Amino acid sequence: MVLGARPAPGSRSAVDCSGLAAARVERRARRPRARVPPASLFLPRLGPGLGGSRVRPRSAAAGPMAPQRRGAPKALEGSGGADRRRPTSAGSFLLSGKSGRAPREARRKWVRAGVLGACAALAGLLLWGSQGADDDGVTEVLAGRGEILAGRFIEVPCSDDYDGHRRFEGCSPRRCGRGVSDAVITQEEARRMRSIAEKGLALGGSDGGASILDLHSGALSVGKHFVNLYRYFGEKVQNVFSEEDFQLYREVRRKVQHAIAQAFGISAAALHLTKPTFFSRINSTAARTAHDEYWHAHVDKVVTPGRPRPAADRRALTSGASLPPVPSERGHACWATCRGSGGRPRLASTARGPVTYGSFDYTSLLYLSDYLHDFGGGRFVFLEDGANRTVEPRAGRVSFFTSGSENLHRVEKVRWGTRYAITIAFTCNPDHAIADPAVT
Ligand SMILES: O=C(O)CCC(=O)C(=O)O
Ligand SMILES: [Fe+2]
Repeated sequence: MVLGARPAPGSRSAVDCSGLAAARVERRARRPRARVPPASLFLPRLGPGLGGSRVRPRSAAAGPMAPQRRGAPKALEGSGGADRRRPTSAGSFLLSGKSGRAPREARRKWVRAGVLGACAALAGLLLWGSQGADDDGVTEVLAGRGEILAGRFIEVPCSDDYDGHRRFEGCSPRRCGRGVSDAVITQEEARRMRSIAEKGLALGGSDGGASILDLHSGALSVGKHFVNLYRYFGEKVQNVFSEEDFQLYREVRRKVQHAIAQAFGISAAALHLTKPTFFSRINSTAARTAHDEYWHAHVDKVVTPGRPRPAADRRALTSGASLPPVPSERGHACWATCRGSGGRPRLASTARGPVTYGSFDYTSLLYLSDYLHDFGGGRFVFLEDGANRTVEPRAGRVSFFTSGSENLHRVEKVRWGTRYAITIAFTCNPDHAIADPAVT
């Protein structure tokens, strides 16, 4: 949240420290603006004027995260102005003598103390405001909840994260960016996907605010741990998920895969589903374990080979075979910034933040509930120097991006309600491909 305090007109003379606020506003104005990458066309078939549209800066009145201004404290009463109005004739001065000067001195001291106090309060307010600021102060909406996007794509320069990995020409990102579309998945498909998530997660659920269900590996949050639902519930699972559910899942994956391929100008056949691909359910319950901490800034892809690989941590989760049949701390899943014992990041990290899923080349999210209707908070935020760009979830909205550190991101804490989504990840490396889930 931004507290771009600006003194009320006229208050400058009353509280002479208003320069503090002015300096802050000026500092903000001087801050290097976010690099605005050139927009490029996305889904050109979907209609003129919509592909490649640029992010519209959020207006001050646009919503809860719009920069807010607060007026400076009211002018102090009884300050120098009142003093100056007092009679200053020699006669009265002589009459009052020393005894008249003393209270004036005292008043001056009080006024000085008052001004200092107001300055301190203002400085404190500014400091507090900057600490609570939404990352770097400026927030722009990349995809608003009220918009229905046929396709919006923003190109960003690729990071060098891909250089340390085997390249697959025609697939590994040469062109990086992020896209959002409300035209890939229908409302009905989103509703049915959500009902798959609901019934699966109803079998378990984290004690903290964040639960996952991975239909590939079978990982399901239960309490403070995870179980392999295929083993834990055995054949009963077949009564929970139907063949139609798995068909829908495959169809949704296929559509998202094609949308990504089209946006990045690559062949859909070169993309492979990878792990972890999972449903998430987030509510405002306080985190109980590191697995519930979904809100940290992170990069989805491992940057440097040779560093601790998150894939190793996740292998247990994503290969159902090594998951124990009962809840266990071993073989756990954790959110993108899973922490090891002692609170240290368990995963490889860069100067910009922890990094996570090594095999990801393209990350996508399909949202299954609506921001501000089903839940508050929980917006997806791309973090950039000087500006953040948010995606406000909408049921059926697909957001996708190249997984390197050009797309550092986080999810805001969910404040109320329940947020459903599915993370669907793609790799260019066939060795990291996983199959669609199926009824066995
Ligand atoms: O749910 C979201 O919006 C993003 C989740 C995410 O960043 C992740 O799974 O890596
Ligand atoms: Fe992520």
